[in-house]
Amino acid sequence: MINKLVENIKKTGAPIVVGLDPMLNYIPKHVQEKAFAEYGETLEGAAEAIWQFNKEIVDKTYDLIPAVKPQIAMYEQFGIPGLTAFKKTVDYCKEKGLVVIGDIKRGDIGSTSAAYAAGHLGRVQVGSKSYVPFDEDFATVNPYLGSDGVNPFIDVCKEEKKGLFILVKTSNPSSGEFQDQLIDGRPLYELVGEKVAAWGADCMGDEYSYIGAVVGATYPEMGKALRKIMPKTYILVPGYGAQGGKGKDLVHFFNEDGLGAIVNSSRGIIAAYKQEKYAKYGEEAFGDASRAAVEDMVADIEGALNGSRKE
Ligand SMILES: O=C(O)c1cc(=O)[nH]c(=O)n1[C@@H]1O[C@H](COP(=O)(O)O)[C@@H](O)[C@H]1O
Repeated sequence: MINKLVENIKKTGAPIVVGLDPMLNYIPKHVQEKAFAEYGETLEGAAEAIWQFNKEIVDKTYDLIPAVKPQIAMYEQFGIPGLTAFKKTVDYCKEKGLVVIGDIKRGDIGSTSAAYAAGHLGRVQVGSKSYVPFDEDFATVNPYLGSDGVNPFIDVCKEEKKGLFILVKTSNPSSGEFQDQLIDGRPLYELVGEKVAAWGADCMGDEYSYIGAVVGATYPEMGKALRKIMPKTYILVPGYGAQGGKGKDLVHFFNEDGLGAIVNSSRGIIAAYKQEKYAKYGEEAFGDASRAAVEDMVADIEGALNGSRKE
């Protein structure tokens, strides 16, 4: 799957991921009203609104982008209908040729991680039958329980040719509280970065490992250090846009080959129509606003990368 991700990035020239984090208050009124007319103001109605919203955004952007990242919490909060909308979204995006990163942030004791890995990236056995429950291409994993919480995910990735993005340095304001603690003079996130590189060395695709890392756009200096520690690791970089990250902050997350990083934006793309910059599209044409926001994000990152090459 890492080869397909790299291929999609080269084909589109867009090292970005559209984060499908559909909160109800981002979903335009007309989409909600239509869903509620059919299913009432119910969990099913919310799930239908989410699905229709996602579909429109995907239809308007899939030709420009390599991948999407549905964040499962936004679906799970609506219970079983929400999870059904998650699965419909995964399947639809794959039909459109997109790589799907399931943002599930799992990680537990070994036996529990094995169940998460089977459900999201692998298959489950029911009597004589085998099923592929969610079937994302990549999943995000929290490594802070240690190797036995991560290894079951790696095992499934090897069997199924899937991939992981393992949290190394997260984008949120409190991420330093634990992740930056010094151990023998070195921050914990660097030690985790080294471990991700070691796990990944055994899991190489053509150019990059299918064991990737997550490093927040909001910490560019740390991204620069981690890029050196993990040269063959693809870095998923959230925190662009709504959390304040800009193209110029991202330059050092990339390798000299212009690859090695993929930048996520969720609210900045899916709720673009709410920004003044894209207000001219209006609520009805929210998908067109998202498309314009994708084009602007790609241009911003490209501009920053080109600028840095000239320096
Ligand atoms: O794993 C992630 O994707 C992730 C890691 C991290 O450190 N920070 C972070 O924001 N994310 C996710 O990236 C998305 C960011 O959303 P926006 O801030 O709206 O672009 C959300 O789905 C977060 O859950």
